[in-house]
Amino acid sequence: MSRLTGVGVSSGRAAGPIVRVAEPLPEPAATPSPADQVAEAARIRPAADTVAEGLFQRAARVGGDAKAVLETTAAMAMDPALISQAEQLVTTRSLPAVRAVYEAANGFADALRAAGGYMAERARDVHDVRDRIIAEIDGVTPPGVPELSTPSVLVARDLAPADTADLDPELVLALVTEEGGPTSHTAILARALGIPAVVAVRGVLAASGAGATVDGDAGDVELSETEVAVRVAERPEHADWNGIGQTADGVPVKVLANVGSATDSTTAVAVGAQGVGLFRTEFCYLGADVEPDVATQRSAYAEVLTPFAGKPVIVRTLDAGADKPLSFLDMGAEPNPALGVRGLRVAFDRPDLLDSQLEAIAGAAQDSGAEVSVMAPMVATADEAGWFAERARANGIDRVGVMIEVPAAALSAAEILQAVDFVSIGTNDLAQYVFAADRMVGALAGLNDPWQPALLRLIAMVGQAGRQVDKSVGVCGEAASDPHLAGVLAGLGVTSLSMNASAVQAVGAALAQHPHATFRKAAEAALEAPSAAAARQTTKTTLA
Ligand SMILES: C=C(OP(=O)(O)O)C(=O)O
Ligand SMILES: [Mg+2]
Repeated sequence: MSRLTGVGVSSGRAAGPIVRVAEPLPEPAATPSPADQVAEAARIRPAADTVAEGLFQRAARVGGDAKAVLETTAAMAMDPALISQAEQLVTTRSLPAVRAVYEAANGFADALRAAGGYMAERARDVHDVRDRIIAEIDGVTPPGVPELSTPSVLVARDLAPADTADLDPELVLALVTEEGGPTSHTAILARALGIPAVVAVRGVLAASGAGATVDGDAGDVELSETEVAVRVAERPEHADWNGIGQTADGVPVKVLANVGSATDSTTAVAVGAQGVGLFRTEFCYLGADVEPDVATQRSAYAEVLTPFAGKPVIVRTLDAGADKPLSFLDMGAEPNPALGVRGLRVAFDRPDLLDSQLEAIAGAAQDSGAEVSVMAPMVATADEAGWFAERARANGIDRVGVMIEVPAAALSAAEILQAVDFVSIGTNDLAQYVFAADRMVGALAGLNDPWQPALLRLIAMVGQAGRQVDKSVGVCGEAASDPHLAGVLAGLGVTSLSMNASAVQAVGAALAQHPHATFRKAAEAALEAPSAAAARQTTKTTLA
């Protein structure tokens, strides 16, 4: 028996035999050059079509978010830009088809990674599509979750959205991954499906074991050399959510979605999100060699806003700079990109960039009929918040807020709320800066755990500042997507929660289960907990 520890990201305790998810394929060689380049290039499109077809077939068997995730991955496999770039690599550089797909997909993934934050996490999806197409060309088993016939604990390096989307909670007892963090797709979907999960378990791939006992609250994984009897986690019965974000005694807590594209918006509307708490506008600038003009931005934003006509949408202005470089904006190299000129700081040097974006957002608000507010990322002081609010209002946007994702901003929430109409806490970055722990480094996932009491204490300060002036305090980091933590956040004074669409129903239902006073009690206990695991555990007991 051996015991490993990681970060518990989805609650519950389960046990059973281990099934290991196949590792990614090895890097394909750049040789030998094909004898017939045209014939070699012609192998790519049918393979991509077959992969897409398989994903569409899986999508047809499921509903809701799983369907959307599988359809999005299928669309990525058929992306004409990806395919034609791979075909060109065969004809211009005489690469074997598998190598060409590998290089073309990596180029796309690198662009996403350079965009940083949320976009960087999507690079994983491109690698998934890449490996599926390569496996199809080579006629080998694609990496990913094998077909399960008996209840099992899945052990993987990490899981792609297409792997997790149609996991059957009856057959998957628990998930354990060597990599990934609390904001990874695995974590979000595991919570939505009610499957216990522990991520960032270093050494689990190398460790031997036939069975495992997984504790998704404590983050413990016990490996056993012999078979382990199947134990299914108790799943809380989620009443169907009625679409109104409120506690059992009617205290409103809006349940909103995070979106980055028109597809995200359509999915979010389908699951009943009451609006958008975070629209990441970075996508509009990705890979652009020149700044997109106001008309281009306006129509791109309007597409994302239109599904939410008549509903509240918070549009976040460009969160770029430093580790998210824009090719038309040379900010120079920085020794500490995460602490550099990023988010709103870019606009201090280039206010014209912000003004154009605000003008486009105001136009898109008119075109779409959505009730649009704007907010700025990476704000550190009340002066900065005031500067942004003035510019937004001058551009015709009346409701203005800022993100609280820098510890200084949390400590100055009362002053910041004098300057703006609302704040929204970005727990992904706030955790990174509070713990001085890069959010992209798997080894530090334990510090970036949103249940860390030190992070909760900062959120409580912001909640209290909001209550004092009766202004709204949202959370739009991934913390909001955890149904148990959602109740704690409400108890800390948070008035809206914004999350990945896959979590909307579970969070809405969880809020409706208890009166606000119970969430306050849970929040008080979590604030005093000595560790993230203890905060999770005490909340589970209070909200049982
Ligand atoms: C919501 C957040 O913004 P992003 O993940 O885009 O940095 C956050 O930091 O919590
Ligand atoms: Mg952020």
